Amino acid sequence: MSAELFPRPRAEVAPGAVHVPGWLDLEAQRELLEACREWARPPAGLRRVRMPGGGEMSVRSVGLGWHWFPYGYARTVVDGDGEPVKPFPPYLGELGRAAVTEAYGRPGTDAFDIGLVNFYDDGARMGLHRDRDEHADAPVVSLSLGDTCVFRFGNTEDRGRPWTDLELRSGDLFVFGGPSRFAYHGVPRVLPGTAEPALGLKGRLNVTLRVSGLEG
Ligand SMILES: O=C(O)CCC(=O)C(=O)O
Ligand SMILES: [Fe+2]
Repeated sequence: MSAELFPRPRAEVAPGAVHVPGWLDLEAQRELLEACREWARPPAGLRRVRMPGGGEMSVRSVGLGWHWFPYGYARTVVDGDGEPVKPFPPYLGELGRAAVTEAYGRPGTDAFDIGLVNFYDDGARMGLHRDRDEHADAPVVSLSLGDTCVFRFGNTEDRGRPWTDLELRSGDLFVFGGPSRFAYHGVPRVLPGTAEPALGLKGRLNVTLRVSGLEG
């Protein structure tokens, strides 16, 4: 963990939306990064998502447990190689519950069953959107690795203000649930070359853990 001149305080940026800087130590970041590298491999590996309008997302993604595509979830990579999605590892469920406990100060009990890994290279970004393809209102747990990004957390009404811009750095935790579960959010930019060299990642990875509310 890089020594900060000023420690970054935790913050509740909106009701139920909590930023916990530096939650994962370097060892835990390395473990998650190693796992991401395995998950990124084919079959059902990292891919660029095509949007219904014909455009492509600039991030590359891989799902665990359920495969996300615009706009829904499936057990196979219906918009890619057609292979079964990789299983959701129990370790991520434990991590998600520990994250909820950390963020909200109450025992996390959510049965996480989706992992969505996004990889951002230097120019990648993610427009403001809501995570609303899940059929459950459990909190979303977000973990960041590698380069710092600007993360924009908005409101539940529309893509306009009010919003809060904050930096998500390697090891940071962000949880959004309760009244903020369906708030707009996005990543306007990544700050290239800001990753802790000791981690050994060029670019940024984000892992979100979610509850699908889906059967089968
Ligand atoms: O990369 C991030 O920090 C956010 C990712 C995100 O919003 C998503 O995967 O839905
Ligand atoms: Fe999202």
